[in-house]
Amino acid sequence: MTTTGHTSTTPMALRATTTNTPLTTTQPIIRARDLTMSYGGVDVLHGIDLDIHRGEIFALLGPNGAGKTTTVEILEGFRQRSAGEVRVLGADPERGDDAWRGRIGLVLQSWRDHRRWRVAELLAHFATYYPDPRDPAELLSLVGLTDQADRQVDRLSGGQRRRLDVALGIVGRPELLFLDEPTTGFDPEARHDFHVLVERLARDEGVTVLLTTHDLVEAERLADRIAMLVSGRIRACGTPSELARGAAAQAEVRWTTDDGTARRERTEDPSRLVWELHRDAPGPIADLEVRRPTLEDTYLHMVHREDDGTDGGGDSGVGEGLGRGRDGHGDGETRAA
Ligand SMILES: Nc1ncnc2c1ncn2[C@@H]1O[C@H](COP(=O)(O)OP(=O)(O)OP(=O)(O)O)[C@@H](O)[C@H]1O
Repeated sequence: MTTTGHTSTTPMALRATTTNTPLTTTQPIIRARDLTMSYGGVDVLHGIDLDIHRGEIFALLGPNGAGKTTTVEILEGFRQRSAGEVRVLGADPERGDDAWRGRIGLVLQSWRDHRRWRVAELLAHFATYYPDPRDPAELLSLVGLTDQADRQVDRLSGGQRRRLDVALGIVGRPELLFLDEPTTGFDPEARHDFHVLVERLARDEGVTVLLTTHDLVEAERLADRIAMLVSGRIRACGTPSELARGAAAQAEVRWTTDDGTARRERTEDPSRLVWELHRDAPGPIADLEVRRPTLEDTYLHMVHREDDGTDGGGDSGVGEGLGRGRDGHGDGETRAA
């Protein structure tokens, strides 16, 4: 995802006492209808519908140039949409005030203009912008940076910086957290710790998380629901298993015949094929393996259909009316376009 102009801004004073209209528990935290965006007359978002509910971890997945950054920047209030209706935490992001902004956490690219600050100082400084911040020392422990508390930001490793980005994003106890490719540069252990942290925020604190990522494994591991955005359209949306099941991709059965020939067959009914193989075979079947369609199959299918100029959304079998937020609120109708 591209680094955007707002990545190095210092947060505005967030002590404003005005608030936007409180949400009812059934209202989506994020709602978009027919969201469209064009840059200089070129359409890049073609009517996106989204409903994301409280406590849900929602991943926006898509190839380069699909429109993820554009969508997220509109939802964050950093970019003006061309048309459509958008509500985030009950407000139009284009008119979100400081109190509204204080309810949102952003984990963007690194905070490049704070290189000389020490980690703990920077966190403590950011904490002063919020009415009910987390304790900086606890937060450092939460993101695994206690040992780096006195280190200058520009002496941190890439992964440690990213952890600091996460800490800065959640210091104000946000209700809604935007994570922009958050684990880029993380080693596997740091990535695991980060996933645990995000799950904890969603499960224990009801934080709603919108994650953008290219990483299918991360999306599958973390997200309650995933929307696949391809060329400015949501091509499929659902839980990871719904998306994998809904792929036009079929299961693949592999085995080795008696004469040593490796065989593979794609089928929508692998159990029937396996049953037939057993029925017709004189003995055990060598190297029998059934590979179910994966999220990656669905993803590649959507992207390739788009490249082929066909309608990648047509047979996904997922999208409309699928999935609910973790707390079961709302109609869960994040829609495929
Ligand atoms: N400021 C801009 N002016 C003109 N075109 C833009 C601008 N920002 C993005 N675009 C175009 O809009 C489309 C969507 O871009 P966007 O950055 O939202 O995609 P993305 O899914 O975030 O991609 P990536 O994963 O590569 O970051 C692309 O074709 C991009 O070239």
